[in-house]
Amino acid sequence: MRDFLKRLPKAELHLHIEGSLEPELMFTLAERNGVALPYASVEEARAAYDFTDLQSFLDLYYRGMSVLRTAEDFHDLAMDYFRRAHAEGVVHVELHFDPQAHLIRGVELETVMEGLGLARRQAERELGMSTALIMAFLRDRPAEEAMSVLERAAPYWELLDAVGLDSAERGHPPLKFRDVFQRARLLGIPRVAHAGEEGPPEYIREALDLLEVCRIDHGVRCLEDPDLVARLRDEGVVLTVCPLSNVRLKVVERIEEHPLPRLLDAGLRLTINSDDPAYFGGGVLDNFLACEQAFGWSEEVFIELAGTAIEAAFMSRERRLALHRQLAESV
Ligand SMILES: Nc1ncnc2[nH]cnc12
Ligand SMILES: [Zn+2]
Repeated sequence: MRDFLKRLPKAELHLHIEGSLEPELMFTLAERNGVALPYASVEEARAAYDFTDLQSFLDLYYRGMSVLRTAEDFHDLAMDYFRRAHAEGVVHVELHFDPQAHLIRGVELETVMEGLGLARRQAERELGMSTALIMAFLRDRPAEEAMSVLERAAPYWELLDAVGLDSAERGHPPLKFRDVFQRARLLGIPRVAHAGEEGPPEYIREALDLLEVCRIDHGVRCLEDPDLVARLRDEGVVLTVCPLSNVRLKVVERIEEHPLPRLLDAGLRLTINSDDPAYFGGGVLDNFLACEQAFGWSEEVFIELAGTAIEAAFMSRERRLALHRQLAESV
C-alpha cells in the first residue's frame, strides 16, 4: 500500500510554508542570522513539540519562524519542503504564508515574495512541480492590519492564487474579516479560510456566506450541525482536512476517532493535507498512511481523494488535465 500511496500523484492544498521549517534548518538559519533559539539542540526542539491545543502550537510556530530573515532564507525553506514533498509523490503544492508574522518583526513583504518566488520557479524547473500561493491573514490580529497588508501586496496581486485566514480561531469569527475578503473579491482574488478546526460550525457558515470562500480549511466540526453538512454536500464545498494535525492539536484524541470516515460517508468532497509537517510528524504521504492504518481504506478511496485535490486546486486547465491523466495512469 505504501508504494501505491507514494505513486499516486498528490496535490497538497493546505500547507503553511512556515510550518514546514524542520528543526535542522531552523538551527542552520539561526546560526546564519545570529538569532538565539530557546532550544539547545534539534532533539530538544522536537521534544518541545508537545501541544495541548492550537494556541500552544502557534506560540512555538511564531517563535520558530523568527530565524527567517532574508529572501535566501525563504527560498531555502520552500525548496527544502518542495524536495521532501517531491520525494513523497506530491506533484502540486499550495503554500499558505503569513506576511503579518514577518512584517511585525521587520521582514518586508518584498523579501518574502522574492524568496518564495525563486523557490517556486526552481521547483517547477527542477522537480516538475506546480505550486500556488495563498496569502493568509492572521485572524487574531486587527482586520485593519489585514486590509493594509492586502493593499501593500498590490504589486503581487497577480501572483496570489488566493487569500486565506488562519491563526487562533476561537473568538475570531470570519465576520471580523468581511470587508477584507470583499475587497479581495472585488480584486478578483479567490478566497479560502480556516474554519471549524477549533471554532464552531457557525464559523464555517460565515466563511461561506460572508467571505465567499471556495474551500474550507479543516472544517471538521461541521459534523456538529447536520444542516451544514447537507449544505456542504449539496454545494460540493471541498474541505482540506489535516488528520495528523488534528491529532497533535487535540482536535481529536486519537486518529481512530477522527471524523474523516463520517465526513466521507456524508458525501463530502475531501482532501488530505499536512498543515505544518515539521511540527505534526509528517507530510502528505504520512497523513495518507495514517488514514490507511486507522480506517483501512481501499485504494479506491485514496484515488478519489487524490482526484478531488486535483479538481479543487488552483492550477491551469492544462496542468489539471495532465495530472488527472497521471492519476489514471498511476493506478
Ligand atoms: N493548523 C493551523 N490552524 C490555524 N492557523 C495555523 N497556522 C499554521 N497552522 C495553523
Ligand atoms: Zn492550516
